[in-house]
Parts: sequence; structure tokens; C-alpha cells
Amino acid sequence: MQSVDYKKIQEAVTMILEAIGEDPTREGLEDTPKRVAKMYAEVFQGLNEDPKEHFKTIFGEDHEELVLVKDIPFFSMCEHHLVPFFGHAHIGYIPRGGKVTGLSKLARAVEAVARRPQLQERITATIADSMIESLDPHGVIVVIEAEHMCMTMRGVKKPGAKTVTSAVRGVYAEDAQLRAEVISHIKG
Ligand SMILES: Nc1nc2c(ncn2[C@@H]2O[C@H](COP(=O)(O)OP(=O)(O)OP(=O)(O)O)[C@@H](O)[C@H]2O)c(=O)[nH]1
Ligand SMILES: [Zn+2]
Repeated sequence: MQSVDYKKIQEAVTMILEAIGEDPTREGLEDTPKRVAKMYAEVFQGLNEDPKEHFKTIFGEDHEELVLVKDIPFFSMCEHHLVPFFGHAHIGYIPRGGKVTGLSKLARAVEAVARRPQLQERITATIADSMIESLDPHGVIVVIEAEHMCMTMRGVKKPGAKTVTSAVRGVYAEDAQLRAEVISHIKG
């Protein structure tokens, strides 16, 4: 995977500052292109990561019931406007055949997928599909709640509006009762 081209970002940020009528050489702005390049390298770091890598940590634990990690905070960048959207992810799954992964790996997968130019729907589905591929569980449910800065600080300007997306796979797609149970834990 290609690594971040810091020089190119710096040149682009300098051009944007000029284009908005700023003076990129003034004291407060002289290091800004460099800072922005460093920040983009950090917030887009997920482009170099495969979430499935994190699910290689497997414990042969015989637990074929719900595992839920909820309220995982995340920050991502809306691919339409390159401004942040952020919120919480809730990930539940029912392991099969001893394929129980580390709890922190669920949060690491969220980071890997969120740190890219993204859509909330795609983050949600990518996490669910990566878990299905890597862990072959009975079922997976991913729920994400987020606030999009492109809807709050600009455009339609609706601060506080929350977007909720879900992806259900396996038994969670088939069994409304199982789904209701995990949703009550997420809410509770
Ligand atoms: N489905 C989806 N839409 C998103 C997401 N993030 C931002 N958007 C939307 O992407 C759309 C882009 O719409 P456009 O009409 O192309 O762009 P725009 O003129 O800047 O739109 P406004 O935000 O309505 O001003 C907007 O409706 C955003 O709210 C996301 O994660 N998922
Ligand atoms: Zn946006």
C-alpha cells in the first residue's frame, strides 16, 4: 500500500490557503501545511491496514453465545467533504468453533476502517463482513451512531442530528428475538 506523500499534501494545503486569500507565509500559518500533512497521515492511517489482520488473534474458547463490545468511540472523515464524523460503534457476535477473538481487536478493527475517507454505511458493513470472513461466527451485528460535521457546521446545519446504521449477518439477520436481545444490551 502506498504511504502518505507528505510533500504533496503540504503543497496542496499551501495552495488552498492561497486560494482562500490567506498568506501562507504569515507567522501563524507557516507550519500549517506541515501540520496538516502529519494530521492526514494519522487520520488516514487505516488505508494501510486490513481490519481482518486484527482477527488473527484467536482463543480456542468454547463460548457460543453473545460477546458484545459497546460504546467504542471513533473518529472518521466524511469522504464527500473531508470533515470529521464521529460517534460510537457497538459490535456483537456469537462465536463458532472456538473462534473467539480479543476484545480489543474489535476496537482495533473499528480504527482500521474508520481512519480513511469514509461513509458511515461502509464502515458498518466492512466491520461486519471482515468478522464473518475471519471468524466464521454464528452471527454478527454492528451498530454505529455518529454525528457528521458536514451536517452540523455547514450545509444543512443540523447540530445534534445523529445517524444510526446497522449491519446484521448470520443469525442476527434471521432471528428477530436474538436481534432484540442484543439491541436491548446496546441501549441498556
Ligand atoms: N449516506 C451517507 N451520506 C453521507 C455520509 N456523510 C455525508 N453524507 C452526505 O453526502 C451528501 C453529499 O451530497 P451532495 O449534494 O453531493 O453535496 P453537498 O452539496 O455538499 O450537500 P449538502 O450537505 O446537502 O450541502 C450529503 O447529503 C451528506 O449529508 C455518510 O456517511 N453516508
Ligand atoms: Zn460530508
